[in-house]
Amino acid sequence: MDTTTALTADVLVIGFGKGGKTAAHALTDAGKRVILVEQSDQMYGGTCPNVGCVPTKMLVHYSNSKRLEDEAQQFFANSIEGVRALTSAFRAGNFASLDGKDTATVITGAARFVDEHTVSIGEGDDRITVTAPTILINTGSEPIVPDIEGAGASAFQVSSTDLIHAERLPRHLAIIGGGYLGLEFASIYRQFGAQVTVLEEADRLLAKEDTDVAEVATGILAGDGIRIITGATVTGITDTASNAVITYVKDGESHTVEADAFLAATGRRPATDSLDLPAAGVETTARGAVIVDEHLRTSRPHIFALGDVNGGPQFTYVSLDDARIVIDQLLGDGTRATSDRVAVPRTLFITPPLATVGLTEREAREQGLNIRVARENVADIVAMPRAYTVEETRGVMKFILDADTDLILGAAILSIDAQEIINTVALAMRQRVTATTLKNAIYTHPSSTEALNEVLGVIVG
Ligand SMILES: Cc1cc2nc3c(=O)[nH]c(=O)nc-3n(C[C@H](O)[C@H](O)[C@H](O)COP(=O)(O)OP(=O)(O)OC[C@H]3O[C@@H](n4cnc5c(N)ncnc54)[C@H](O)[C@@H]3O)c2cc1C
Ligand SMILES: NC(=O)c1ccc[n+]([C@@H]2O[C@H](COP(=O)([O-])OP(=O)(O)OC[C@H]3O[C@@H](n4cnc5c(N)ncnc54)[C@H](O)[C@@H]3O)[C@@H](O)[C@H]2O)c1
Repeated sequence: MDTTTALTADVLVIGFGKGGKTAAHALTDAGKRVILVEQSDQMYGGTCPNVGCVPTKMLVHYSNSKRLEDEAQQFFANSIEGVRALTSAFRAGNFASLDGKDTATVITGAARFVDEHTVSIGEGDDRITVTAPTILINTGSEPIVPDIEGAGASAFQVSSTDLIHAERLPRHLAIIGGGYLGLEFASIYRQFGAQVTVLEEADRLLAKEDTDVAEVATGILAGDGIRIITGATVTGITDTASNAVITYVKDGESHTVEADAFLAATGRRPATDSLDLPAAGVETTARGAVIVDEHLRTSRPHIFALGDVNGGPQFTYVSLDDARIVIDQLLGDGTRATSDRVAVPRTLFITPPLATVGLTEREAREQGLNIRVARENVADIVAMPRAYTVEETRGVMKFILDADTDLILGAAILSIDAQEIINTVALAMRQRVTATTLKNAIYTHPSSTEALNEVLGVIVG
């Protein structure tokens, strides 16, 4: 006897990420019956509030509050407790706010496609199928596991999620990969008091940024005691009783680093393996990203893909903007598109943070643009006493300006509050506000934004 429970909905959402939940709320509010399927009861709300942005930024905050007299292990354990309390509150809130709606249901279990309108969740007597005319895929991304001999068998390998929930501060954390995730954990764990080594295969950190900006950021990280080894190819990992021995080659010579925890932070790839997309006829790239058009429709036009899973930039606010596009397709006039995006900023939450938007100086020169460069070290910005009032004067601000139009082409802000300042700069870029207007605007005092009053006039090239 078939005991499968067969459910139907107007819209099925697979994955409780930022894009999926935002669309689910809007669609239920518009009277649609929505079923959202999330594989884990520890992931209601998705990566960001559970194991991504929110807990890591809380760890940045805690680690920066550590005083010399605080005992490292106890301080770390208390911080992890604080993170757990916040993430579990956010998780519960995410579940209740959606599942509590009359026309929304959250099902916990991994979904896989049966055909282009139906997914299956669970096995045997617990099996549920959900059939819907419209389906949103929002399954996020998962870490790329580098093919390093011995890594998988090592007892000392940790994931970013392990580091967010760790019981014990490692003595020495080695991080393979110095990108967003690697550098944020390096900065956090160093501030908590662990020894930290970063092994990056590129010749320098932050290779996409201008050399002068990357050098200041690297100097700050190194000055905080993080050992940075660039141009390193990790060739193998073996365990002793108490450590992983990581072998790497640099400049043709073999070296080792010993650490009681190591994290592979070498990128994340779209999470599509478990979905059986061929059963629905949904096409993917070689990297497993769901192929979408600028309205986020897949090769099956009634199926959309939002967030990390579609291979776009891996940021929560991009997933949110994906939701706006899909909502516009399903409830609006259908004009909004990914091609509308201009000046999307990014922030790397090291201490102080590095926020960037638009072109670098190198990119602008490669494009043959007629540019002016404004640049000043944070410690020298007289108009920004806030840096001194909070005792964080490290960093640099750099702006790439169009010499013909006075528009801002790009910015790199390595400074206290950079994650806030960059949003004003990005808005100015989108709205075509000139550098002179931004320079002469009135800002509150003492704030970090008022640095714009000065730096935009410090033309260096
Ligand atoms: C440590 C870390 C720190 C980060 N920090 C930042 C930051 O500061 N700022 C920022 O903007 N971005 C940050 N990011 C990136 C950001 O978290 C992601 O870009 C964003 O969360 C992606 O959201 P999403 O909507 O694509 O899906 P996700 O939020 O990843 O949600 C996908 C959900 O789908 C579920 N799922 C997967 N497969 C199935 C299936 N078959 N059936 C049912 N459910 C399934 C997963 O369990 C998950 O809950 C960080 C990421 C990490 C890992
Ligand atoms: N603040 C934020 O917004 C934030 C924070 C964390 C993560 N994220 C998102 O998560 C994504 C994944 O982060 P990530 O840091 O894992 O990826 P990433 O692509 O940012 O960086 C990966 C780094 O690993 C290096 N690398 C790759 N293979 C290597 C190897 N075998 N040995 C040594 N180095 C190697 C690369 O050169 C690169 O510098 C990011 O792209 C970002 O979009 C965002």
